[in-house]
Amino acid sequence: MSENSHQCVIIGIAGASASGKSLIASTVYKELKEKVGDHQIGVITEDCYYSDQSHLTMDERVKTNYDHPNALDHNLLCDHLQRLIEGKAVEVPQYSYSEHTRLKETTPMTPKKVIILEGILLLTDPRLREIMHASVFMDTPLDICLLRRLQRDVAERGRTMESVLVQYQKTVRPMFMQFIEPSKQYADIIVPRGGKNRIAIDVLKAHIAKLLKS
Ligand SMILES: Nc1ncnc2c1ncn2[C@@H]1O[C@H](COP(=O)(O)OP(=O)(O)O)[C@@H](O)[C@H]1O
Ligand SMILES: O=c1ccn([C@@H]2O[C@H](COP(=O)(O)O)[C@@H](O)[C@H]2O)c(=O)[nH]1
Repeated sequence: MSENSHQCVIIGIAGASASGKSLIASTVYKELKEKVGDHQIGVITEDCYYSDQSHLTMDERVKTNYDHPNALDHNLLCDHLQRLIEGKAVEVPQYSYSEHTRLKETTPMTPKKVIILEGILLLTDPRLREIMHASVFMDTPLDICLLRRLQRDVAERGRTMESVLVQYQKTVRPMFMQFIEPSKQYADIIVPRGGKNRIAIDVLKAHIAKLLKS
């Protein structure tokens, strides 16, 4: 845990794709904002920081390995977090999973007391680990993640079942084994089963409340 400033508490949630990171982040967000006020808490998704690929053709974009750390612009993410810590507003990029690139639009974010950061590769980057006050790893079994990803990506991310399965074998699973699973060692809290783990949600809420008081 970094002691740099408790004016802005940053909680990182990592884990496999479809392990429940977004679900647990949005649940903690919704429940905490009632206590601290919605202008005091925000969620940042690492996926918003996938690199811009507008200079590539669609064929080239489809071939990108989105599960390798190089696919993400962590420099921009670190810069934005530092600005938020310093009390400055930032423009969070918007990313299209169907176009595989950034949109022109951005989402303004004002400084917050609590930022919940969620993404697959957060714990692989020492700069991000240093900036976080606490970190969580969603330890959902990989077969369950695959089933949930298949359903979600076809329903919500403009994907075919075949493309999800091909990508899973080619990059998603191998990169999980190479980068994401080994980063579990850096987490403070390991959450089994997924984004509906009530005890984990309550532990996170209590920990954030304690950090806010210190
Ligand atoms: N414990 C759970 N039980 C049932 N469905 C879940 C659970 N956790 C997550 N899901 C569902 O699985 C899918 C993937 O979860 P999501 O939070 O988007 O994963 P991630 O952000 O890790 O990629 C979503 O449709 C979500 O609603
Ligand atoms: O253009 C893209 C960008 C990302 N992905 C996949 O998204 C997941 C990470 O997001 P989760 O919300 O954690 O599932 C990652 O596994 C990438 O493979 C993509 O398919 N296309």
